[in-house]
Amino acid sequence: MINGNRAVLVTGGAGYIGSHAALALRDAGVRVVVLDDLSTGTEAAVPSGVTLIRGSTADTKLIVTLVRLYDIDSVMHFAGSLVVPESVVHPVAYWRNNVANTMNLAEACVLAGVEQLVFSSTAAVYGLSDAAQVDEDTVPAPINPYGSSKLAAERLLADVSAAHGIRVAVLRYFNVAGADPDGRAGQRTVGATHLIKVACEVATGQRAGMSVFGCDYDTIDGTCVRDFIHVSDLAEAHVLALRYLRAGGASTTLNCGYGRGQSVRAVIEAVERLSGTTVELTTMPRRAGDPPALVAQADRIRSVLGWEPRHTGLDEILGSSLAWERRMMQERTFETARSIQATSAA
Ligand SMILES: NC(=O)c1ccc[n+]([C@@H]2O[C@H](COP(=O)([O-])OP(=O)(O)OC[C@H]3O[C@@H](n4cnc5c(N)ncnc54)[C@H](O)[C@@H]3O)[C@@H](O)[C@H]2O)c1
Ligand SMILES: O=c1ccn([C@@H]2O[C@H](COP(=O)(O)OP(=O)(O)O[C@H]3O[C@H](CO)[C@@H](O)[C@H](O)[C@H]3O)[C@@H](O)[C@H]2O)c(=O)[nH]1
Repeated sequence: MINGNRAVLVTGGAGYIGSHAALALRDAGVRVVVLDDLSTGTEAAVPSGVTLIRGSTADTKLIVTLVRLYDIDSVMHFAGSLVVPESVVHPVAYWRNNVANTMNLAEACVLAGVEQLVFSSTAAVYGLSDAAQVDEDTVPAPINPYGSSKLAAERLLADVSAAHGIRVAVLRYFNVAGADPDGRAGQRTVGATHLIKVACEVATGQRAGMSVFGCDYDTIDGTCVRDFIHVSDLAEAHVLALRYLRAGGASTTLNCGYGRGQSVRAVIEAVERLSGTTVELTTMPRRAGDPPALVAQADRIRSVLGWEPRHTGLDEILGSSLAWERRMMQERTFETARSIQATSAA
């Protein structure tokens, strides 16, 4: 890639989306350094050949050192806290990790002369919207602390960009799901709360059943509607965003979605069909902080970055998630057998 192969710092690269982005960057020939505190991520998720530094985005001094040591010109900032209902219960923790720690990271970027930054934002900044699709000019109005904290971080980065010239691509992801089609990466989150991860864990027998939060929304079947995007398409968007910024592209904000809504019920039914199982469901009241529907108007990312997603089918997203869950189960069985063997040999 351009820029004399200077490196990219990927915060949160031991997590779900960051590890797929690290893989895509590595595959594109980019040197990658991951900074992760392993609070929700795992070392096993970091692709081979990628350096992992265990540390926090709160640590300005460490980040300045890394930027100089590894000749880093760009940062992709995935590290954060991201569970909507958890944010409703623990708003301070969310503001600390998503805003205060982003402030420390931004300070380090200024001090060390980082030239560009790609920020993981979210559709949750939009909140409630009557529009069938929300575009980037929709006035943000988050309805949960997760969304508020991400919006605050976006504004902080815009101010830093204006004052210090660091160009920033804010990527507002809609609901990310799926796994690397070649099985090299997937979502490892323990106790995950994401709809597709949970449904696939039930379908593969790792959970007994699941809840549907709210069946009385004003939507097609009464359940919430989301725009699910394949993680590998999203990872590719990051490679393109880096290329765009390194070529001198101006700061920008881009929705990352397909512009297609799927209801919670439709997703669960598709998981049942693909897995040939019945997913045991309990109907629960609405979950705190949930907007009824969030679907992207996603033309801008295609025109600005030339992004052409390749894994848009819901069945492909779910198929890759199911394959990943089966793979993880096999891996655990293998690990257990190995530790039993080792114990009996000792
Ligand atoms: N998963 C989604 O559907 C979704 C949608 C929109 C936006 N996002 C955003 O994408 C980003 C990545 O999400 P994910 O789904 O991969 O979550 P994840 O929990 O799998 O990954 C987050 C990673 O960041 C690390 N981390 C957290 N705080 C840190 C800190 N202070 N310093 C260093 N490392 C830290 C964690 O250990 C983990 O590896 C988040 O910023 C999230 O808000 C996710
Ligand atoms: O066991 C479950 C899990 C989820 N849901 C519902 O499924 C929908 C999607 O929920 P979830 O998968 O938890 O995603 P969101 O709350 O929409 O948030 C995700 O998507 C946002 C972007 O839209 C990201 O910013 C967040 O980080 C990410 O967690 C919501 O209506 C939930 O109530 C259920 O009914 N049962």
